[in-house]
Amino acid sequence: MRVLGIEGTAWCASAALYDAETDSVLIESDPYEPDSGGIHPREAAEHMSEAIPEVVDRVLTAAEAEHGPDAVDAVAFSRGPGLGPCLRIVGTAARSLAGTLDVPLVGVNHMVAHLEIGRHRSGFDNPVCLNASGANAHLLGFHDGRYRVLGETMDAGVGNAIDKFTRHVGWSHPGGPKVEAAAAEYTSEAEADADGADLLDLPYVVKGMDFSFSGISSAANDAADAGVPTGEICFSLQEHVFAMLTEVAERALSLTGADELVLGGGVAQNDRLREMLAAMCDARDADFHAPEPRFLRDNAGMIAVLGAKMAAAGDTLPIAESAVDPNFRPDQVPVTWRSGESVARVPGDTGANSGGAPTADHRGAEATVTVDGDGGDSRVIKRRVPKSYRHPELDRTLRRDRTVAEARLTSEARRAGVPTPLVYEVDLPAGTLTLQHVGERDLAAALDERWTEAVGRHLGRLHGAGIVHGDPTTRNVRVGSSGAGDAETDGESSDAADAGPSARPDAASRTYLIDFGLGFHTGHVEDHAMDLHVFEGSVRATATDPEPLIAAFEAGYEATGDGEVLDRLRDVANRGRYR
Ligand SMILES: C[C@@H](O)[C@H](NC(=O)OP(=O)(O)OC[C@H]1O[C@@H](n2cnc3c(N)ncnc32)[C@H](O)[C@@H]1O)C(=O)O
Ligand SMILES: Nc1ncnc2c1ncn2[C@@H]1O[C@H](COP(=O)(O)OP(=O)(O)OP(=O)(O)O)[C@@H](O)[C@H]1O
Ligand SMILES: [Fe+2]
Repeated sequence: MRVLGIEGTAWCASAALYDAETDSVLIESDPYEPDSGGIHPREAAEHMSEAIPEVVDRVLTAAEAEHGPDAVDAVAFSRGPGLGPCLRIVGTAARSLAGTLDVPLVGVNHMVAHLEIGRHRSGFDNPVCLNASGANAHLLGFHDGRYRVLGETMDAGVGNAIDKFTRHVGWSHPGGPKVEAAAAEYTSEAEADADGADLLDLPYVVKGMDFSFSGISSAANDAADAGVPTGEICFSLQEHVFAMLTEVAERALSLTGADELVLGGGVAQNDRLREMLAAMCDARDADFHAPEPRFLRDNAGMIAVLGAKMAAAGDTLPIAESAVDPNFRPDQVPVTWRSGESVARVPGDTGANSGGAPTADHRGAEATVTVDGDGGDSRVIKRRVPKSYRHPELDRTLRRDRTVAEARLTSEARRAGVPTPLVYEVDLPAGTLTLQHVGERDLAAALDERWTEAVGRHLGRLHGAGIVHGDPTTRNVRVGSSGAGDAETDGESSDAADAGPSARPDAASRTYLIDFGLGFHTGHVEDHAMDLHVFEGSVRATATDPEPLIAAFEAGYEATGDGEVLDRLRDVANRGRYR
C-alpha cells in the first residue's frame, strides 16, 4: 500500500508518500517563517493555501513517475489539533485529491501521529510516548483500545514556553534551536573559564504527571530584564524544562510498568532533551527511541505512515464526516490499527508493592524503599536517589526540599485526621526518611470503590487543613489493615469489593496517604482541584472501568471537602490546550 499524507496544522506545509512495502518515506515540506513575533494564524493559513498544492504536486509527480497512475492507494491528512484556518485548507486539499484519485480518505490525529512514528521506527511493541512539540506536551500510554493521556502541560506547550522567552529577547521564530545553540555556547565558555556554568533558580512545577510552564517562561523573561546573561538563562531554562519532562516520563514508566519510551515533536530535536531521556531510561533499564529529526518536527511523513496503518484497518472517512477538529485530543481516537496489551498494567507483586515480604526493595520513580522488620512494627526506609540526568545542583535542591516537605506534611496531615505513616527519622544529608510501614498493598493493585471513596474523604480533610498532597496517584495510597492482628486476605478483600463501598465502614481508617514530597501549603481552589485531577488521571490511566471509582472518589470528597473544588475540577479537566 502507498499513502499520500498531507500536514498543515500550523507552520509546516508538507506532503509525503509512504510505501508500506518498502517502508520508505518521501517528504516534501515548505515551512512558514514569520517575519516577526510568533505564528500569526491568518498568515499561516495564507502560507498553507499557496504551499500545500505545491508540496502535494511535487510528491504526486514523483510517485506517479515511479509507480504510474495508480501510485496512491489512499490520502491521509492531519485532521487536528491545530489552527482552524490552516486545518480547513488541508482538509479541503485532501478531500479533493482523494476524489480526483478516487481513493479512500483517512483522517489522522496529529498528536497520535507524533507518537506512532516513534513506535513504527523503533519497532517497540508498547511504549509510553512523550510528545514534546510546540503547542503541546504530554505523555500517552495505550490502554483498552485508546491512547490515554497520562500527564500533560497545564498551560503552554513546551516549544511555545521556550519561544515566549525568545520573543521577549527579540529573537525570531522558532526560538528552540537558538536557545539550544546559546546554551551550548554558554556551557563551553563557562567550562573554558573553569568557573563552570551557573544555574539560575527557576520554577520547577510537577504535579503528579502533569506540569506547568507558565511560571518558568515569566521568570526567564524577568531574568532577562534584570540583566542576567542570555546564555545563562537559555542554559537554565533547558535544564529545568527538560528535567521536568524527563521526571514525568519516568513517573509514567514507573506507574504503567512500561519499559519502552519513544519521543516525538519538534522540541525532541533538542540534543539535551534526548540526552536526559536516554540517561533516565538507561538508569532504569528501559529502551529509549527518538526518530530522526525529519520525523520529529511537524511533517507529513508521520501522517502518511499512520494513515497507511489506519487504511489497512479499514479506518477511512466518508467525505461527509471528514470535518477538521482544532481541538482533536489524542484520547478521542479509537485505535483501530493495533491490538495487544495495554501499556498500563497494575503494578505486580514485587517489592514493597506486595506489602508482604519484609526487607524487599522497591524502586519507585524517585526513591528506593526498603522494608525493615516484620509485623506491626515494620518500617520503611525511603531514599531519594540522585538522578544523573539532572543538573547536580537542581538534583540536590529537589531531593532535599522534597524530603523536608514529605517529613513535615506527612506529620501535619496526620494531625489533621488523615491516616499517614508515622515519621521516625529524617536524615537530610543521606536523603533518607524512616517511616512506619502502613497498609497491605498499593491502591493501584486493589482498585475498588470503597478505597477511592476513602481517598476522596482524606483529600477533602487535607485540603481543609490547607495542605495539598501534590502527587496523589493510586501508587501513593496504601490500603488494607496495618499491623498485626487484623490480617486481611486477598479472598476477603475481593468479597468485600463485591459487596460495595458501604460494606466497609472502616475503609477510611485503613486507607493511608503516603509520599508527600510534592505537597505544599495552599488555600487556593485551583491547587486543590489539581490534586483531584491528578488522582482521577491515575485512575483513568490504569483502571478498565474508571467511572464508578471516580464517582465514589468524588462522593467521598464531597462529604468532607469544599464543593467549589469539585466545580473547579471540571474546568481543569475541560481546559483546551490545542488552540
Ligand atoms: C498541532 C501542531 O501544529 C503543533 N506543531 C508544532 O508545535 O510544531 P513542532 O514541529 O512539533 O514543534 C515546533 C517547536 O519545536 C521547537 N524546536 C525546534 N527545534 C528545537 C530545538 N533544537 N530545541 C528546542 N526546541 C526546538 C520550536 O521552537 C517550536 O516551538 C504540535 O505538534 O503541537
Ligand atoms: N510507609 C509506607 N508503608 C508501606 N509501603 C510504603 C510506604 N512508603 C512507601 N511504600 C511503598 O513503596 C512504594 C514507593 O514509595 P514512594 O511512593 O514513597 O516512593 P516514590 O519513589 O515516590 O514512588 P512513586 O514514584 O512510585 O510514587 C510505594 O508505592 C509503596 O508500595
Ligand atoms: Fe506537531
